[in-house]
Amino acid sequence: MLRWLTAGESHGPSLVAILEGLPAHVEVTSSDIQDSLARRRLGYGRGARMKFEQDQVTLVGGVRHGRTQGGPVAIEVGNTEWPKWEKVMSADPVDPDELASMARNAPLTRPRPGHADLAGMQKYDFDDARPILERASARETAARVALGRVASNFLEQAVGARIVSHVIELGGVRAPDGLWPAADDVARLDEDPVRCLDPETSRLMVERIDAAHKDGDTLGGVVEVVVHGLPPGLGSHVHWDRRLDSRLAGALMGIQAIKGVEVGDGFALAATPGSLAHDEIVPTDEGIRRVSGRSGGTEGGMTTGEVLRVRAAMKPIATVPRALRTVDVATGEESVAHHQRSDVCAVPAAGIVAEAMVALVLADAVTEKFGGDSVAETRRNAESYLSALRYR
Ligand SMILES: Cc1cc2nc3c(=O)[nH]c(=O)nc-3n(C[C@H](O)[C@H](O)[C@H](O)COP(=O)(O)O)c2cc1C
Ligand SMILES: C=C(O[C@@H]1CC(C(=O)O)=C[C@@H](OP(=O)(O)O)[C@H]1O)C(=O)O
Repeated sequence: MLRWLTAGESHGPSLVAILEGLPAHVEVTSSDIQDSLARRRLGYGRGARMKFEQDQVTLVGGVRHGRTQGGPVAIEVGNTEWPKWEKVMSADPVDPDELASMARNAPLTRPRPGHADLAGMQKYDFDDARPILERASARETAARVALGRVASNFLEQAVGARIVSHVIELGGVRAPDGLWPAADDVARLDEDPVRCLDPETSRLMVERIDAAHKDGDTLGGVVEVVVHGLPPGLGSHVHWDRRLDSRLAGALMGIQAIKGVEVGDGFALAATPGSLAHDEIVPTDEGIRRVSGRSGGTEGGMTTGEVLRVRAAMKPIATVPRALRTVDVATGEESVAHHQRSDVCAVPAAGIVAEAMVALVLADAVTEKFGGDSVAETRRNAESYLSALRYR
């Protein structure tokens, strides 16, 4: 069983993340993790913060000479902007007069619709949104992406599975149906400003972001995560919380601003007759195969051995420059939501976060199915299972 946790605030000194339950000998380095974090910063439409702030990775525990040791992997993602926030975000008490003189520390009393601000202030009894937004911020996804890189190295090394994501819809502009990236398309997708496979759609998406930026507005969209090379039989039909679909959906819905998840063709299948909605099974020279991939590579809560495909829909960024109406909770009067700066659109980055969440869920499912205290043992167990499969 894999367990993972993250801690840290958006403007704190660092984020920390722990992953427990991976076997020994997963090859991973700080520069692998740094590369994944750099991918999360890509994407047209992100705000100024992505340019001036940097992630500083330190592998604090669980890895020696580029290999996991079997113990918990601990990662710190340092924030180069910390010196500016040292007082405002200090863990220890700070002289109240000094704090009062700092504009950066002024209480945020005009909660943003669509963000965690108001419900969080009510629930945790704060008269300032700062303590809520610091943890609600998607800055935390850097920690998840760091863990996801360790998980995806494990998946590739243990069972040969490879993960890629792409943007299929942004601000209402949709890529043509049926375009799925191959595992080797990662570099090409990372070079595209919105991580879209189709160049013409990408151009229209960029135009849409420019228009929203000009209008003081923000955008959402849909990302798809595609996994190649999974064995059949990860997850299980026997109980709701063992179904892989349920685990993937929970993990994806746990990303900030994700409001919907589809497995395979998802909602479109609801409008399709059964004769056209399922993936027929045929004998081929390469064994038993599906003729199509509508199910997204799961049936009965288990992988089928075909390409896995899951989608996540992201709502538009909540910090809308053309500020939305709210109440100033300090006065009870009508007001407009606070806004300093924000991303216009973070859908391409959400795709990288979604890859990480899918990697963590699949790494958990692989350790559950094949066990192993070393990667070699997991791999042997997986090969033995595959070679003994009753129907192939
Ligand atoms: C990669 C990423 C970047 C984000 N950037 C911003 C941002 O700049 N401004 C903002 O208000 N929300 C941003 N969000 C969304 C908020 O974190 C999210 O709207 C907030 O947590 C409330 O969403 P929820 O209702 O799903 O929790 C971002 C989300 C992600 C995944
Ligand atoms: C810092 C990151 O994303 C942040 C996520 C975020 C939010 O509200 O979720 C709001 C923005 O921060 P700020 O309000 O300070 O400008 C983003 O920049 C990051 O992804 O590393």
